[in-house]
Amino acid sequence: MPLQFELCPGRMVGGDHPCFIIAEIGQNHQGDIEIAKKMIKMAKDCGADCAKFQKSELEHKFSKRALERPYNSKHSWGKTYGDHKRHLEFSHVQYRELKKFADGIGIFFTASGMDEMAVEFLDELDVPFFKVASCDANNFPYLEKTAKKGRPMVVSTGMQSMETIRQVYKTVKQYNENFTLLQCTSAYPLDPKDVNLKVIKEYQKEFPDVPIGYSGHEQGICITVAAVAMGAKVVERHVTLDKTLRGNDHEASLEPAELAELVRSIRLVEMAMGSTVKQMLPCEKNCHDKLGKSVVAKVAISKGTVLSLDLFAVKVGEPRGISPENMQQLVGKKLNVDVEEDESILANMIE
Ligand SMILES: CC(=O)N[C@H](C=O)[C@@H](O)[C@H](O)[C@H](O)COP(=O)(O)O
Ligand SMILES: C=C(OP(=O)(O)O)C(=O)O
Repeated sequence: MPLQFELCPGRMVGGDHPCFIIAEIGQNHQGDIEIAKKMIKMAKDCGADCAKFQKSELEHKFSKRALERPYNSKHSWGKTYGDHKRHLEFSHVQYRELKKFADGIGIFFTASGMDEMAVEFLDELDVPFFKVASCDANNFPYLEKTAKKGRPMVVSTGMQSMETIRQVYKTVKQYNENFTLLQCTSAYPLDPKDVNLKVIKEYQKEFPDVPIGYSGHEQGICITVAAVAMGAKVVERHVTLDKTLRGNDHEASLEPAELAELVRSIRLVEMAMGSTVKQMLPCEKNCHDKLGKSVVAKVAISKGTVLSLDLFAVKVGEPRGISPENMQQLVGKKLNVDVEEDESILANMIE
């Protein structure tokens, strides 16, 4: 059973592979394709692995009445929620243009299919993987159809219970081995007290054959870096060119300098996670030569004395002598030379 799989052509995730970093452009492009392209380029320049959008077929995602409901928020782009969403939605032609642009500059491109028809379109568009947004995590007919398409999946789990996520796991797994589950809390911006990074550990225990990740809506980067230290193999963060722009997500998004810092920090932490083997490393030699402690004579000890612990002190000695962890083994042995007070005890002084 894979704990790692190929999420995008040539890019494995899980196991010891580098964390896959998704720059979620979402709807922070303000409905402007030129801004969208700028954002894809920004994601690439900052070192993200993937630029992601949200594709809806609005009449399939929303009921008529949901589209007609007034949307009076300061983030609104129209009087009704439908007008607002239509302003932010790119057409199929525009999606093709954006994918071509991303391919051209060498960054993976995908979108969340926000309804079944959107998934059909993304399949046609040949995205490397499907992102399932939290709002579809409990949409089992959608999950089944999407999983059956055979592309890898990244499934977010905001607004759900553990019981639902167990069902998500079972549903997807029967058709598709290649998926990850992302811990997520769907609030914008997310208060750190509601992040619950510990859920990552629970998912790792419950679903040991699936790489686990994190989709964050908090401000700043440190919580997402911590998620990686806890083993997140995929992370997703909203990105923006300017946090003060109109839109629900900008405040919880990362500006370019923060995204670049996130990528840099994740790569550093991954390197720092290192090895499980505890040993003295070559890079510690200088410190050890200078400050490593030795067994020294607490008092002058004459040749032939039967050694006992009360004759020894532990100090930085010159030259470096027997290591303190071996001090006990000296007990009962004899010296073959006279040793002065404070002199290092060397291996060749023991009979
Ligand atoms: C749950 C979900 O879909 N969340 C998405 C991803 O995180 C968000 O980007 C929403 O699309 C966005 O917050 C909606 O904002 P408004 O309602 O102003 O269009
Ligand atoms: C809502 C989305 O993601 P998440 O649930 O991870 O925030 C999305 O991908 O559109």
